Amino acid sequence: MIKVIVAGFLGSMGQQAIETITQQKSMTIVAVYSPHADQQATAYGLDESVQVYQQLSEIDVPADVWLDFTTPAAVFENTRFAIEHGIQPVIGTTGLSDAEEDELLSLSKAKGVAGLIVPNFSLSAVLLMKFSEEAAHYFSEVEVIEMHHEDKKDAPSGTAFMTAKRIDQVRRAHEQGASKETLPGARGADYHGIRIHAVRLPGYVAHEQVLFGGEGEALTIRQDSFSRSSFMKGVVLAIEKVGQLDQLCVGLEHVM
Ligand SMILES: NC(=O)C1=CN([C@@H]2O[C@H](COP(=O)(O)OP(=O)(O)OC[C@H]3O[C@@H](n4cnc5c(N)ncnc54)[C@H](OP(=O)(O)O)[C@@H]3O)[C@@H](O)[C@H]2O)C=CC1
Ligand SMILES: O=C(O)C1=N[C@H](C(=O)O)C[C@H](O)C1
Repeated sequence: MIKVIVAGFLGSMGQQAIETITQQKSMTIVAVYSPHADQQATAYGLDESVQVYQQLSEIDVPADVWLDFTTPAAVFENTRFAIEHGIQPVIGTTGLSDAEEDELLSLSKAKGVAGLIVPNFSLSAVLLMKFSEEAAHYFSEVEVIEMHHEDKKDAPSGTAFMTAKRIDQVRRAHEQGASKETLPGARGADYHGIRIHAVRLPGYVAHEQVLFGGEGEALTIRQDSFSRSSFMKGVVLAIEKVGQLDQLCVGLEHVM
């Protein structure tokens, strides 16, 4: 039985993850963590055996996996805590910088604790990134547009950032659309020349389009998460398979 701690359990993803994990035979929730959790487990609909923590430093329950759906401000400290305590992190929270990811990778190697950082648990997003990387071998001119709900705390999305990184690793370096911006920011964020545009609107959940342009043609790759349930199969897979990894990896494809 895989023992799981859920950090950020009162949030939208945390709640969905609790419901999903509770239905699995292979895993059990041993503790939950949120700075604003001030009640007993049963008040949150959890089994009375589940430990509820309000402070990171107080968490001392033995566990195998740390599932994190918190905030960009908290994710680095949480992941470091998990690794230092020998708990394998499965990180859904976005907003880690490259430097922070590198530091966590070094720490995971030093401690011999593997884990998984997953910018997007949905199958459609994993495939969008794979197909975009493939297309970038042939199309070097590309822009990324991501669309999310208005409560999202980071921009661009972790998925859009990872998409751009994967495209950048294979595409021919290209100077692209060097326009004078009459309104600053009009051309979006710039990742090694790849423009990323972040849309925040009510009604949206999580969506991404990758637009490739060529001589007289275009290729658009798009994925849509219409519901947070789209992430749950990936969450279960990551918790079940993270134990088979030998280091901290980025991307669900490492366990697919
Ligand atoms: N990888 C993926 O596939 C997906 C990733 N995400 C990412 O997951 C993260 C959470 O998303 P979502 O659930 O929508 O966000 P929410 O804002 O709904 O939930 C975040 C929760 O984390 C809590 N929290 C804040 N600080 C801490 C802390 N230090 N330790 C533990 N918990 C904390 C918040 O509490 P309070 O509100 O009381 O401050 C809140 O309950 C985001 O980064 C989002 O981008 C989302 C969807 C899919
Ligand atoms: O905040 C969200 O909602 C999501 N965050 C992740 C991201 O930043 O890519 C995954 C998905 O897009 C939903």
